Amino acid sequence: MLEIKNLHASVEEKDILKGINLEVKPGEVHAIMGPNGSGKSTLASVIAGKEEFEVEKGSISLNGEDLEELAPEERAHKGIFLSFQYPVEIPGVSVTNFMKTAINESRKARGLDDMPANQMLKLIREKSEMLEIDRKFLSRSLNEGFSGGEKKRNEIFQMAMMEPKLAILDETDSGLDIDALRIVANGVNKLRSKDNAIIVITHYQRLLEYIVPDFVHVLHDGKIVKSGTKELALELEDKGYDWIKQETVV
Ligand SMILES: Nc1ncnc2c1ncn2[C@@H]1O[C@H](COP(=O)(O)OP(=O)(O)OP(=O)(O)O)[C@@H](O)[C@H]1O
Repeated sequence: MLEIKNLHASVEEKDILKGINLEVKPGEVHAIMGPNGSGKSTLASVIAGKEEFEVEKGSISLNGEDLEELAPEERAHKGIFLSFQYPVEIPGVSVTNFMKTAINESRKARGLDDMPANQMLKLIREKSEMLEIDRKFLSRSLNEGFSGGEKKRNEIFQMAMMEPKLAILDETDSGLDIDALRIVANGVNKLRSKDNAIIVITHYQRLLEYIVPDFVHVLHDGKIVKSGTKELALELEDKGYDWIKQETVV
């Protein structure tokens, strides 16, 4: 599904990504970990096509199609969803109305007509129940001010509505209390399917106890220096990143 080959990317003439190779297949969940500033969000942004990042070398393709010439909206239409990318603080728009827009946007991208209003409401109700989102939350206005955990729920909810092929969830666990972490992780698990792939960027192994990834990659100074399974995340939590640095130097 996603194939990244020897990707080098910069921002403001600063080299950030220095030769990333990554293959993500349908049905897989990949976790990306790494110290602050190692390039995790940059990698997410480059995949989504954010304009401030410059691809210097290498390629990114989705289902065999090179993404280089595609703008962020076009990549979104191809089924790439990046959390944080969408405005979530629109005045006077309720969560429900925002989700209706998300449903129809993604249908339009797939060449489908708008979904009838009653069907949309049914879908929103079903998915909100699945994701443990209550009715009161649905009627809240987007500019009302959401806590960090509530924003994360909105992101997962939006992902549920858009049914992306590739979802990239950045800082998935940042600012979440234990209950919110469980709810968000359960939501992600419910959205896993054999047809989509999910990349989770996280600092903590705890999240990966809930969302068990197929692969864990450690990014360090713009390179993937180690890949493994969830045991790698455990090892990292025990030993810290210096251990990886030492390993790769040897
Ligand atoms: N828009 C930008 N302008 C200038 N430098 C940037 C920009 N975005 C990222 N960088 C730089 O790129 C490097 C990697 O940042 P990035 O946000 O990708 O790291 P990260 O691994 O996601 O870090 P964190 O764990 O702190 O979120 C940092 O040195 C950062 O200062």
